[in-house]
Amino acid sequence: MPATKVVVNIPGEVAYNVRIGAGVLASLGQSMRNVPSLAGAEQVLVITDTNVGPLYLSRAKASLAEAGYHVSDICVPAGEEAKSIAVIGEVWEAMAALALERDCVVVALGGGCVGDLAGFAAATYMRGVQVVQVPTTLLSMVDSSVGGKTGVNLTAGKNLVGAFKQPAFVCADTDVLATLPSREWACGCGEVAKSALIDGDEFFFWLSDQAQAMAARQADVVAEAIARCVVFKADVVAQDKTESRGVRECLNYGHTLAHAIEKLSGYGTYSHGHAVADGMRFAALLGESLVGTPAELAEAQAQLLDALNLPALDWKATPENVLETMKRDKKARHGQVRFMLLEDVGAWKLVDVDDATILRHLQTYFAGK
Ligand SMILES: NC(=O)c1ccc[n+]([C@@H]2O[C@H](COP(=O)([O-])OP(=O)(O)OC[C@H]3O[C@@H](n4cnc5c(N)ncnc54)[C@H](O)[C@@H]3O)[C@@H](O)[C@H]2O)c1
Ligand SMILES: O=C(O)C(=O)C[C@@H](O)[C@H](O)[C@H](O)COP(=O)(O)O
Ligand SMILES: [Zn+2]
Repeated sequence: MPATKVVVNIPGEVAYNVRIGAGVLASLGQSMRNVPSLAGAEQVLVITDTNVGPLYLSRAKASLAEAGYHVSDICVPAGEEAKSIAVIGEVWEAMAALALERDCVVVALGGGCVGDLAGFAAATYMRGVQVVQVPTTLLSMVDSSVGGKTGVNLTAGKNLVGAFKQPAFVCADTDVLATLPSREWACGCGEVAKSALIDGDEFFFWLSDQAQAMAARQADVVAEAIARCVVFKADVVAQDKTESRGVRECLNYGHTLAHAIEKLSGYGTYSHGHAVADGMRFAALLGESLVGTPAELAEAQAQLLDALNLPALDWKATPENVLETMKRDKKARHGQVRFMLLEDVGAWKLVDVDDATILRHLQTYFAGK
């Protein structure tokens, strides 16, 4: 299958390419040499993690060296542990110790955690250097490597410190997905399902038809799902790059509860995508009473998530604790929690929900588990 190119064209930003295909990592360095906004760069810092480094760092470095870059690397802990104040501090110090200059390029080689951390390092080191995203998980190919959200977690909540930093290039080599554990595959499928539900009938029906093939990692279906997600996300971000126009928040479907689950269960206990899937199940329940989410939609969503190996999580907490955590969500306004709800597939609505309604629905939701 030939590589696919999606152009992300965001008003006020330099347009960038997302290259998706089997084996594209081998030409990472040459691809970067062809990016006008990276002209003049000679120093490259690859940031990777303890799982991805042993698998793919040498491949990435060989390609970068072959293209003439001077390459160094930093390895951070795998998973959510990397998205911390402690680790970003270490990365900043390491960048300074390596004497990286303002025209250096950070290459984020890893999943969404490495991407968010490395993107934030690039957004802040010397007030901003270039970043190239090389996503290695399904989740990071379909979602986090595109659109420029970067950041780290605080004890109080997920992604509470960060910056918008668009990459100069995204290199998504589908070959590297071969080593992804099944938990992480399902995790990525959670964000694919989210994208399809927000995008509309065409994507949603296609994914529902292809759910078994997607779960089984059938190559042509996977490549198409990635491309569909990237095209969809690029379109949303182009309309609202800093989530200030009431459009980009649609990408947060399922995330209000998901971020609370991730925080309260301990970051990394459940994958982000699986927590999002649970958040979508809850949003459908809430949506049925608040915006008339059709029962058939809730059922079709549940079937899709089941088929993607994302069963309802065996997780409960005291509703009051969940509510308090959700109040720290970035979407909350004047202490009221805001949910993305679906009136139908592709028809979303942002709704401020009062505490009593949330508590009542959380009780119902947990009682059904
Ligand atoms: N910035 C955004 O727009 C955005 C979007 C969605 C999610 N996120 C964030 O992304 C994070 C989740 O990302 P993720 O699901 O990629 O998790 P992750 O980065 O923790 O990766 C999952 C696990 O898979 C390992 N791994 C990565 N690639 C591998 C490969 N090819 N083979 C074998 N193992 C591999 C990692 O080391 C890790 O242990 C969350 O923190 C979430 O908040 C950000
Ligand atoms: O890109 C976006 O916008 C998203 O909301 C994508 C989400 O899948 C992602 O989890 C994002 O990190 C959530 O961001 P947050 O700022 O709401 O924490
Ligand atoms: Zn997400």
